[in-house]
Amino acid sequence: MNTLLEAEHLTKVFAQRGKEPFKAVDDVSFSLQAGETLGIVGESGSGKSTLAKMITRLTDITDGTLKFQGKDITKLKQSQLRDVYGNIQMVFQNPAGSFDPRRTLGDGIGESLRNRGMKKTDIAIRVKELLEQCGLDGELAKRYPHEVSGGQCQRAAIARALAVEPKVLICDEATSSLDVTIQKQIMELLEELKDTHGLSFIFICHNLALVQSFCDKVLVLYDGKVVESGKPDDIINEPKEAYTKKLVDAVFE
Ligand SMILES: Nc1ncnc2c1ncn2[C@@H]1O[C@H](COP(=O)(O)OP(=O)(O)OP(=O)(O)O)[C@@H](O)[C@H]1O
Repeated sequence: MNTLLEAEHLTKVFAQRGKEPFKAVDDVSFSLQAGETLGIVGESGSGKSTLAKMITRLTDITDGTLKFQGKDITKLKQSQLRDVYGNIQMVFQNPAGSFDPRRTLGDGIGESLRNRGMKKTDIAIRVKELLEQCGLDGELAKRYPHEVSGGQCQRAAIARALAVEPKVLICDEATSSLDVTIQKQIMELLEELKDTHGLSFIFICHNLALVQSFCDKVLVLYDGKVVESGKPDDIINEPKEAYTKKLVDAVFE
């Protein structure tokens, strides 16, 4: 097996001015194999986004270890993280907010390529290609974020994440702000990209139905802790914890 990510006992404690420190993620362990899709579910405030930010090092890890392809990346400095994070990209919930409103989508998608020294003409070709791979017309590169729909903007955000050819894509509630039809289309796109780009996913979501159709395995988070983990079907059909049962009932009732 080709293990991409290995997290052991990940813990995040936020210092809070004038208050007790707050443990948002508490002793979370998991692994992600190549080609695998790991779902992380839990109610609001359970620590899902904090965990995603720890994996992408948008926030520091207080305790525990994180390895990428066997290499310990827990304490790497920002300057050392660039190579690793070409391999791990993130797509967020609010697509428009993830682009600079003053720059075109093409500019945003091409930024990482510019940073890597690609020539302007090659960037334009690559950006068009990426947009098309994500089901958009290449001409959309000229538009600003407010000039496209939410679904189109999320496709562009996925195109931007793919620009650096990552191995792992972390989707943090990436379809939650979209209406159901568009949500379905984005899920179909992700499914397709999984095969065409050989991607592995960490799919963060509060909707167990989406996790069931997309993920190979799932972690259920509650108060920063993993309360249950396994195959989505098993967890949905036979939830062991009352908390998980509540999450299941919320979607399937
Ligand atoms: N910078 C911070 N300082 C203090 N507490 C924080 C900070 N960031 C997050 N938290 C707290 O950590 C807990 C987990 O938050 P997190 O955003 O990870 O939850 P979540 O499961 O992603 O929720 P949602 O589904 O609403 O996005 C929450 O109680 C939140 O208030």
